Amino acid sequence: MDTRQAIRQQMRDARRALSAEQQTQAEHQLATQLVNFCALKQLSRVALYLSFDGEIGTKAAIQALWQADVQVALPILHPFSQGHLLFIDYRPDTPMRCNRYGIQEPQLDCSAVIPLAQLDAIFTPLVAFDSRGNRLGMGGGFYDRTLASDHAPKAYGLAHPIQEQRALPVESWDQPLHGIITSDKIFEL
Ligand SMILES: Nc1nc2c(c(=O)[nH]1)N(C=O)[C@@H](CNc1ccc(C(=O)N[C@@H](CCC(=O)O)C(=O)O)cc1)CN2
Ligand SMILES: Nc1ncnc2c1ncn2[C@@H]1O[C@H](COP(=O)(O)OP(=O)(O)OP(=O)(O)O)[C@@H](O)[C@H]1O
Repeated sequence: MDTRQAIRQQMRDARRALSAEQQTQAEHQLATQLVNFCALKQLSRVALYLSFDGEIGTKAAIQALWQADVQVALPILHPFSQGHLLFIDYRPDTPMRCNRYGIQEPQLDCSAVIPLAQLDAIFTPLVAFDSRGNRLGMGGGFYDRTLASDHAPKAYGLAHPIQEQRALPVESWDQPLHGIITSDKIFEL
């Protein structure tokens, strides 16, 4: 198993091992962090994602951002451009479906697609991060392809503090983050 794969395995196991209580607390702390961050940076339209596999919970943050009048978009797996994401405007009544990985995503509605250039920031999931803004994801390259676009806004990773690694191995295609937001800290780069 290569180093990246080994780190993925270790970090996915560690975040899945957090208790329900720890997960709930982290989710609420993250919501406060994100609302404050969006207010400070004057972000009015941001991409988030629905968590799975022990990822820090985003539901409380989405509710809190809606309350604060921040528009939220969610990624869906692109219907024909393999390995790419599309971002869809997400509202309380948006019809959802389960994608190939078992993650909830909005049903494709072309009129609700938000072009990258219209997003003020993208908050990304991640498996591991380091203090330089390097990000290791699930291995699909979805966010690397998205963030490689000239139209991509700044990207901030969301994570549990335990997902920090001292120094991640970096590949040529990896897109560094502009910051990482955890339940107890904001790293800005
Ligand atoms: N919540 C969330 N949504 C997201 C991502 C994410 O990391 N988190 N993604 C970030 O890119 C995209 C989905 N990428 C994913 C890539 C691999 C696997 C996964 O479970 N891989 C299995 C193998 C499954 C298979 O091949 O069928 C595995 O590694 O065990 C899941 C999601 C888009 N949406
Ligand atoms: N901009 C790109 N164009 C084409 N292929 C890419 C690009 N970025 C990444 N890839 C490919 O995607 C594959 C997976 O990359 P990597 O392991 O870094 O994904 P990841 O960051 O862990 O996953 P994700 O972004 O989905 O969470 C690699 O084989 C890489 O070659």
